[in-house]
Amino acid sequence: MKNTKFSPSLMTMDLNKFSDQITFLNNHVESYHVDIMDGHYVPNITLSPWFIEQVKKISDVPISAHLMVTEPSFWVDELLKVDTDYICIHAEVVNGVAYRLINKIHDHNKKVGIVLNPETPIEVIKPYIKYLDKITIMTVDPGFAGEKFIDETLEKIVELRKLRDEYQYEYLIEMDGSSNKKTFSKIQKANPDIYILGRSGLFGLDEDINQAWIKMKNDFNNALTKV
Ligand SMILES: O=C(CO)[C@@H](O)[C@H](O)[C@H](O)COP(=O)(O)O
Ligand SMILES: [Co+2]
Repeated sequence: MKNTKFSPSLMTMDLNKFSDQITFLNNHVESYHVDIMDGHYVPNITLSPWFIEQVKKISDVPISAHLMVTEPSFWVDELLKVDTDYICIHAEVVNGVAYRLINKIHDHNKKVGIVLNPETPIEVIKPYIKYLDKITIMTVDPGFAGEKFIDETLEKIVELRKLRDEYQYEYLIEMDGSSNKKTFSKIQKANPDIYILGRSGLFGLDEDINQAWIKMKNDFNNALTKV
């Protein structure tokens, strides 16, 4: 059975093994995480709508785009052109276009996500929270792999779960940043629905993706016993 809990962050995959890794993961996960940066919102530049097209040639797994850009309206249009399943925009850049973008994405029968930086409180998204399909809590500063895990962000995951129970919201709760052997146990206590797995939690564990997946599962299950 495929796993809904883990979503590999493809910016940390081995591009020399692109089809190998995607073909393997197609049978194990129910979503891929694709980081798209513009070099302005964060200093880095990584993947693109074109990359999503390449993945879709060999995969039916839903793709979630994590937009780290200053002009989300432009990028939403580009992502709709390549049939992106979840389009996730940072709360910090959506002020003034939030409702327009949420409606546009839903009109195209795609799902909307909002991403919160470590220092952004949940209050900011409350005006439109009921329309969201997913909320992603950044557990590191955005822009790079290999960043330091920020413990304080976990409280927001707990709060989102409470809000969802209280108001019957339907959004999924996702965490993004440095989920691995060292952090699994504390993340499990906060209990997000989806863990983004990058280099430290998956791709960096072994040259062979099959072995890396087994190691990740072991690390995750060992952390469970510590809860
Ligand atoms: O959005 C980002 C980074 O801004 C993430 O999706 C990273 O790609 C992922 O969190 C890396 O994880 P690590 O390799 O650091 O574990
Ligand atoms: Co990301």
